[in-house]
Amino acid sequence: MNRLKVCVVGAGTMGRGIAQVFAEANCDVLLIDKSKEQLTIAFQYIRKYLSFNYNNTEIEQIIAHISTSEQIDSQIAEYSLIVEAVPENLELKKRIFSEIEPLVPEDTILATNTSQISVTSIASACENTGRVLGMHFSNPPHRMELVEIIRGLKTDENTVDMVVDITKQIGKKPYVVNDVQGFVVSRIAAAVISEGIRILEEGVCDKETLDGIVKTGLNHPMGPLELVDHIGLDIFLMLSSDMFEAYGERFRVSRTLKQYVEAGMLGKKTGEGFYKYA
Ligand SMILES: NC(=O)c1ccc[n+]([C@@H]2O[C@H](COP(=O)([O-])OP(=O)(O)OC[C@H]3O[C@@H](n4cnc5c(N)ncnc54)[C@H](O)[C@@H]3O)[C@@H](O)[C@H]2O)c1
Repeated sequence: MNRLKVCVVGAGTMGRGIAQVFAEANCDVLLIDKSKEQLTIAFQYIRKYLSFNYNNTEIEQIIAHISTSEQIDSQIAEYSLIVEAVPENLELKKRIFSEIEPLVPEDTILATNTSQISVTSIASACENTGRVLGMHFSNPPHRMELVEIIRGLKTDENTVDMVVDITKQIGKKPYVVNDVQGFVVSRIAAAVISEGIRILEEGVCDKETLDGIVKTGLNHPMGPLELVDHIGLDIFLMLSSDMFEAYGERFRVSRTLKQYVEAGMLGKKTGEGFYKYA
């Protein structure tokens, strides 16, 4: 079988991890980012994460599978799977898909790594909507096994089957879901985190107790407040505002979350969220 050729658009937190996962699975990867600096940073991260599991020679062999570009152009025609991982913005994603589609053959699969935007809306930028679907890797992609496969309203079943197979081939676990706001994983995470913040607001217990209960009692690797610090409170505020719009009252954004974001307490990345980080 020919080696799979995958193009990843966006080399940020997710794109660089997705590129690493495909390169480790022996695929040829083209990593595109409009920012040269982001591409440089991407390789620093990829080398660091690979160094946990491989020796220097193996690292160089894996890295050799990844080429880069600062623009979307005709060379992407060689790649049979495109995974978009640019920021979470519908108009930007639609623009990227409408740029890509005319450059690739009819059977190229177009996937988005969106966390919660409607795959059907993103696909509407394309002529052939049957080849568009969601391929939602979890963060960090090199460690997390889940890939949520999102079937848009017009996604062909054949496209879904092919991406399920590819996901298994790269050692991940695919789960197929239909296209609703937040799919499954973001929706569940939003519910757990929001309820955790409310429990804290109500003074039921302190933050360490809350996180400890969830980790011990529900077997989650992180408590809700540790998790939101990891995601970034600003990102979570955006996500939960969209959930509120889609599902109403049960996703109303808490006062505490708004206040913390207003205060610039965004979690690990600013050194303080619900916890302090040195
Ligand atoms: N960060 C997470 O925990 C996480 C988890 C799952 C899914 N996602 C989703 O993955 C996607 C990417 O998120 P991220 O956290 O990696 O974002 P990010 O901001 O870290 O990276 C986005 C990258 O896209 C690049 N980019 C922007 N416009 C571009 C263009 N026109 N052409 C090429 N590159 C361009 C940026 O330079 C940046 O490097 C989003 O849809 C997000 O919702 C994020």
